[in-house]
Amino acid sequence: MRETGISNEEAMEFTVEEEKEEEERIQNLRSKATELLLREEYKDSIKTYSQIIFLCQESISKTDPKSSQSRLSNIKRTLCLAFSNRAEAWARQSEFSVALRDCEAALSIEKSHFKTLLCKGKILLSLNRYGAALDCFKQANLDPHATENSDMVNGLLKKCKKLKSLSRGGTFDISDWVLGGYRGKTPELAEYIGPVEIKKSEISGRGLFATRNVESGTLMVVTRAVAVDRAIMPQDSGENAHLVIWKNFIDKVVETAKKCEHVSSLISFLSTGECEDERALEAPDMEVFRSEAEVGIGNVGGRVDNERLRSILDVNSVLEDAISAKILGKNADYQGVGLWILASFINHSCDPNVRRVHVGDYMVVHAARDVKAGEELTLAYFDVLAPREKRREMADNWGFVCGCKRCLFEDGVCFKNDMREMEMAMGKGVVDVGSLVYRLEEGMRRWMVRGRGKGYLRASFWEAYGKVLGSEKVMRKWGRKIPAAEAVVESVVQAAGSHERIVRVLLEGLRRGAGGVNGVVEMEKVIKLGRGLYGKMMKKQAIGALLQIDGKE
Ligand SMILES: C[S@@+](CC[C@H](N)C(=O)[O-])C[C@H]1O[C@@H](n2cnc3c(N)ncnc32)[C@H](O)[C@@H]1O
Repeated sequence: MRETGISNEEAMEFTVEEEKEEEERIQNLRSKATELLLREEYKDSIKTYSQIIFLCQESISKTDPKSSQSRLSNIKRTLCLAFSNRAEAWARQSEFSVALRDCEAALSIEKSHFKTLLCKGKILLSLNRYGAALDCFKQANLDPHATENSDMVNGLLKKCKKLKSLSRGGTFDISDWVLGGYRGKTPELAEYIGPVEIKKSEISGRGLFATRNVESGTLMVVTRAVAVDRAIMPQDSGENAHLVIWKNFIDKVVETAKKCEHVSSLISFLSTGECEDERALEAPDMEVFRSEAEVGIGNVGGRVDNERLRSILDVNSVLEDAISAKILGKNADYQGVGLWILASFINHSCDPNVRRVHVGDYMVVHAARDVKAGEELTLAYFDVLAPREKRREMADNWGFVCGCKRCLFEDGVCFKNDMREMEMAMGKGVVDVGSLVYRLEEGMRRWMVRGRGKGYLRASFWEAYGKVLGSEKVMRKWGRKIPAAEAVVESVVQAAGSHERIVRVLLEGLRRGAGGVNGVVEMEKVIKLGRGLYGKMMKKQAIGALLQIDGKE
């Protein structure tokens, strides 16, 4: 009660009037805020809810809890609802960190507030925190309001359970979607961390490593983009069009990082590509990438300033390439650029052992061949079915000198000059590709190149091998002087992983050979290569459809 100098009774009367006025003010503000929220004018509705919150808190501090129990609980109910609605407005603008803080404030007043639990659950779901979201929806389901909203609550519970199980086991399957011609909604995926860990790499900085032996096609990581920008870009669209996509993409990343401390601190772990920087960067604990990691994990890596962020994006952004376009069912002019944090720890190698496929906003990384425990997982940042000099140029465009095993091998051989000559001949578009391939095969025999080394060199001259193995006439001319398609394909896949261009040549070879590709053994081989390309799928026909060996060519 205020020190007014008037009697208790008078002071009470005055307070009651004042209280009434305040109630009316709050009531008016509530109507205004609800209207703004319904009109989707989130910024103004947030402002109005903030006013209500301020007034309610002031009222609570002025109200005597002993004499005005019911008034106090009314104000608290209003306060809880204001926090809950403000959380909703923040969430609609993807301001998840502040939205969650408001949810907590509402739940500290009414611990099983139905609306707040739903709002909190949905936010957690957007942040891929499936388990925590499920807990919210389960708690909400116990509230009497759940009966009136049973369809919605049950739907959310079902979705959460499914995503939680997917994120634990990575057991999703896109076969039906592929077989259905990518029609309808993109399949629901969840973030998944398979048998991988981040460690210091011999290639550069940190890298992602396999923690157990896995076979070709095994799912290693499913990670959702921090941001992606996509557009249909006809071949002749100039540099400006690309710059627009790039700028939009950067803006999206900045926006997301600003809104979510967790994302911002994860980004700060990423490399700027500077050698000294990479050497100094620590390997983060895998726990920070688990989808159930606390959003307020703190500034594990710290915030990133804009200049550093641009360097980080230069080095870590990835183009959604042709395979993704195919998976997404888009046309060839489709272009997308995005940032996938966990995948950003995967170094490049010209002898890569993982591949990526993009489904919706998710990047799905799988083993492109059998991988041993402790082996570093590597992706091809650029076309690795290219000769050494060409690859050197492409790595240079990326801003690094490739330190992978294949490049080290090719740089270390004593017959470098012969290689260079052959490379130049291939670059000039030699007419007799058969003699080029024969020269290399003969050379490898003389230089005693064996095992993986053979695969490395054949991969470097794939352009010529592809033409030779793909031509019945050339193959007939050279006969046994040139190895059979299957042997070449096997060694190249061992060296440079599965690749559409390689599988196509094998398919051609098999079609020409006895029994075509319908033979069970041949088909198994092709499907195995297909798994390396697209990952395991429940239905073999889906791999067939992706490889276009289903007669629909
Ligand atoms: C997406 S990051 C890969 C992860 C990075 N090593 C790290 O510690 O964060 C790309 C950067 O890693 C380095 N890098 C990746 N592959 C490489 C390779 N084969 N040889 C040399 N440096 C490589 C380059 O600095 C490149 O700009």
